[in-house]
Amino acid sequence: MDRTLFEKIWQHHLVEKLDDGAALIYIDRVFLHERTGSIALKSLAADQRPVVSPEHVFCTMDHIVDTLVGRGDNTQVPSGKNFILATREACIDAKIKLFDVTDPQQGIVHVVSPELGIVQPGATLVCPDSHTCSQGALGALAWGIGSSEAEHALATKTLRVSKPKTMKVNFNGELGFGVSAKDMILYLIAAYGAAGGAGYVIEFCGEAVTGLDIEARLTLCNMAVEFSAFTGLVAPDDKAIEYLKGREYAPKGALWTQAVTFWQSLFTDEHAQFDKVIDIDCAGIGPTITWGNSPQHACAVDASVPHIDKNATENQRKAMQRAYEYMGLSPGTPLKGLPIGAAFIGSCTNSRLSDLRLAAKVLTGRKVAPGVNAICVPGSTTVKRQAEAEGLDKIFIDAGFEWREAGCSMCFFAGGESFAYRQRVVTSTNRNFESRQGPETRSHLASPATVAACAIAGCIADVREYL
Ligand SMILES: CC(C)[C@H](C(=O)O)[C@@H](O)C(=O)O
Ligand code: SF4
Repeated sequence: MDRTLFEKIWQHHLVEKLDDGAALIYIDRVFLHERTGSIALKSLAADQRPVVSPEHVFCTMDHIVDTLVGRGDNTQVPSGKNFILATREACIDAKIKLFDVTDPQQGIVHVVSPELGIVQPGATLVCPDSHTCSQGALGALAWGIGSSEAEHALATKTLRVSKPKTMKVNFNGELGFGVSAKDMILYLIAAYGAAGGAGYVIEFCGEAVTGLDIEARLTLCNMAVEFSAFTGLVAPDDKAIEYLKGREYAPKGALWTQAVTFWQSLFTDEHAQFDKVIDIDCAGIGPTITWGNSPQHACAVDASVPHIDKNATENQRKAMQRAYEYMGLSPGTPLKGLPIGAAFIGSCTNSRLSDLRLAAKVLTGRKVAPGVNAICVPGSTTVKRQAEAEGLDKIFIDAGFEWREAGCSMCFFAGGESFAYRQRVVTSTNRNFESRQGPETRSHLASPATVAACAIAGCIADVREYL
């Protein structure tokens, strides 16, 4: 019988079917970070339960650790140092590979894992972090879990999972000028709502997806969780194989050849059925930006803040009203030209080398508008080093951007770093929730190239005018 890519990976990892539609699934890799991973490790140690296969567990410092140059163990979170110290100690005790603060491979978990070849096609990978779905870009089944599930996975290499339904999202046609993976995913979420993917594992397909490089696919899959999906994935193709070749944790020699043969079997068979199919015509996607405080509040950058739909329910009406109020905007206001106070390029969504290159293209020979606090935080120390080797840091700094150490940084106020009270920020991150980037900050999600254009303009701007 023809099977979807998801079904193939699922069956390959099925240990046992459980009676209520759930299954026990074999877990190949666990990734941890100092915010949630330390909790799981501490709790396991307290119960005197060992990590069963430490060579398949990895941990990084990304959420809480400061991103200011010369940071050491510094953090802006009161009591944050305890997380850093506890993580370090727990990783030593459990013999887990830790990408510590000063490690040349440190960085955001979802950036580090692909760039080191830790995530691989057909594998299962879990992490107590919701954006683990990013890693499906390489054809893995990767999803976010809670800390207690992480304990289970660490102690048993298995996890009880309710089987998701399958959805195929086809991005048909070619992407327009200045349009990126970030615009694609924002467009999808705006069109079908932030709950549109609930209960589904999504396979992203279509010529626009196969046309994306791996880093852009990571951006696309990163926001599957903002669509409420269980996770997202893209079938591994030659680009994925090429991307993984030679990476530190990728198989080598005969094992590589074997792995490639297996990876080449990972695609959805021609007649496999999905529970739901969505078709998107890429001709309709332009540079996209959010106006409200849900990722579904997104529209074309040259559009205006939308009015409440006539058929909206009472709850939808209230949510729209709250979004206008919170963002300090009225329906009908054009987004283009709206003054901003800050610009942020970073996060597991858009902080890889290709993102920085695109932004740098916009910034070259230009200056950030006066009064705009512009910050760039590379996703990993490896990305930072590579960017510096190409002179991208100079372009950012000359334009007036701050250039920082790798980490989650201003993506996540709970990690300690923040923008100013009620500041309007154009940001390459994935969440525009209330106070996500600081006290009552007003975040507008967009692609890194759009963020760069806005930083130069001092207001929301159309990146196509800057390319
Ligand atoms: C701290 C962590 C649990 C959280 C997540 O799961 O996503 C964070 O990474 C986020 O982006 O909000
Ligand atoms: S960069 Fe942001 S979204 Fe990604 S893991 Fe860190 S806090 Fe979460």
